[in-house]
Amino acid sequence: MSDLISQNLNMIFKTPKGETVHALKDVNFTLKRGELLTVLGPSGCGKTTLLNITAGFIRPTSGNITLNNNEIDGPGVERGMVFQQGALFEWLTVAENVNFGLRMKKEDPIKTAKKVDEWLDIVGLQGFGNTPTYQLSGGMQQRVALARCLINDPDLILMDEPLGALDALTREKMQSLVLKIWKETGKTIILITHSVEEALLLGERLYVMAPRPGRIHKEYNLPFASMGLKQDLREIKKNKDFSSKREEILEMIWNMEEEIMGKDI
Ligand SMILES: Nc1ncnc2c1ncn2[C@@H]1O[C@H](COP(=O)(O)OP(=O)(O)OP(=O)(O)O)[C@@H](O)[C@H]1O
Repeated sequence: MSDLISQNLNMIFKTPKGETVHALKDVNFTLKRGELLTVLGPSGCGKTTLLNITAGFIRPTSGNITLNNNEIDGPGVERGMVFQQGALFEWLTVAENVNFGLRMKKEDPIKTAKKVDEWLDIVGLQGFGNTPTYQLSGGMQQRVALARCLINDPDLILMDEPLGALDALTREKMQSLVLKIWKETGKTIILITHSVEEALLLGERLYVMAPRPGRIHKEYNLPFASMGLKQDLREIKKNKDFSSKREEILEMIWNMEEEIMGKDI
């Protein structure tokens, strides 16, 4: 079984002032192999905490999370991360960034070079292998980050706002790339975003989380990611069902934020 299973996950932080923050309360879900889950919610609802526990960076206060029946108790090669930005080695070339994991594992250099070429091709960076990473645009850097993660063939890919720092047009292109990679690799993906449109477009499943305590508030099963494999994403945004879900979720998050603020905004 290659499912990711979260059972009664709770995370309680203590702040330096001695206050407790219930960042996650009784989070239960099963993600099947090959599913693409997007997670959305107002600031502080526990999205990054959930991802950090799944990555094995932090341990939950109670409950557990398993991947392929193995409890996650630390970082592991079967889980790959893609962050918003800044996680590349800027002084290395594109190829040196992408092959980093395989070099650490002392894989055969010829096979590794072939794999690097294949992945640069998939992410649209053919011919950029020798380019220093600092010379790349933000969108190109995120393509490198995707290739660097995928070349290690993880079972689960965790993405924390991977497209959040990009301009609108580049972001749209990268959304199509994420869908293409999902289709071509069949990987299980969890993607956190602050964008309602992005969560709807990319998630075949979508969790809207609520804060205080952080929890799964509502789950959607959506057709748009599958549609996006065949159709222009802009066309999908014109879909009536898409618009009504967008409005519904925007209002849901707006209401949560009003509640947090304790007043009209
Ligand atoms: N190490 C920590 N110590 C104390 N409190 C923490 C810690 N990490 C997170 N928190 C708190 O836990 C709650 C959830 O934080 P988290 O970063 O997971 O939310 P988020 O939904 O990812 O927010 P954002 O969208 O702003 O990134 C917040 O109230 C946050 O302040």
